[in-house]
Amino acid sequence: MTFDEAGHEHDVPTVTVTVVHHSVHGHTRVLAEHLADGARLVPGARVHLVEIRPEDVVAGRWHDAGVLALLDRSDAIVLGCPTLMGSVSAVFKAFMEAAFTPFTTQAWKDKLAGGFTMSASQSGDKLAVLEQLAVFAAQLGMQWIGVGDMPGNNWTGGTRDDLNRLGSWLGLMSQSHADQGPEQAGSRGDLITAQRYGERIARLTQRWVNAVPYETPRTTEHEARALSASLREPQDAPPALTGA
Ligand SMILES: Cc1cc2nc3c(=O)[nH]c(=O)nc-3n(C[C@H](O)[C@H](O)[C@H](O)COP(=O)(O)O)c2cc1C
Repeated sequence: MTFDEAGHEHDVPTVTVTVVHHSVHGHTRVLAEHLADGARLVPGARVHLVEIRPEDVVAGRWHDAGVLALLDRSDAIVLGCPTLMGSVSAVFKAFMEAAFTPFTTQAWKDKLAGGFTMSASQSGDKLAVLEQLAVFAAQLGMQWIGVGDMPGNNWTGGTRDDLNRLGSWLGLMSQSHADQGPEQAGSRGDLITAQRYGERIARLTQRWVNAVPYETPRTTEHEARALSASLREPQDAPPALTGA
């Protein structure tokens, strides 16, 4: 239920967005939380944050019937894990292999999907992970949504706090310094990009599932640089997240 400016109640159709992720030391979890926060900005979005736990992997096989049931009834599934040895993490791969049942039944066909990864190096071969996640989604018959922000730190005035500072569109990339804990995960720009990506996925899910009108925002490179610069300035209020 939402309210218009006059205070009248309106029924808003709902969608279920589930962010499913694995994190060894907590950096990727921070990214997942920001993505979920962005999705929650969208009226009618029911957002779940699910962690794939190593203790649910036994003899190389992951199993959690409750998580699989939640994914079965989700309209969008966002997949994320750290980049380890240039690949998805072993625990997350065990989860992916447990999706063999929805593969054989096409139960997840035409759900929307997106993906994200965290690593220590600027590149670190993160693209390989996003490709693995996108291929996984394709095998499940899902429709993939990429990042909608222009590139950030690609010019002389850029900083690591810019939106989409690693210039990744297949999915969200973030980088954490190897000597810092999860409280320093990513950069300010990475976390805002995660929120905007989560919001974008939830809005496109509302459009896909319930035909809720959504005019995709478009920015020029010049406008994107100005937006990043404005987000850099110290401010008391959290930055505006609309216009994903
Ligand atoms: C076994 C191992 C392999 C790693 N492989 C990579 C890699 O291929 N590329 C990279 O940039 N960072 C690599 N890293 C660094 C992690 O991606 C980085 O610490 C990340 O923030 C971990 O996320 P988490 O805290 O969510 O587990 C590796 C770390 C470990 C422990």
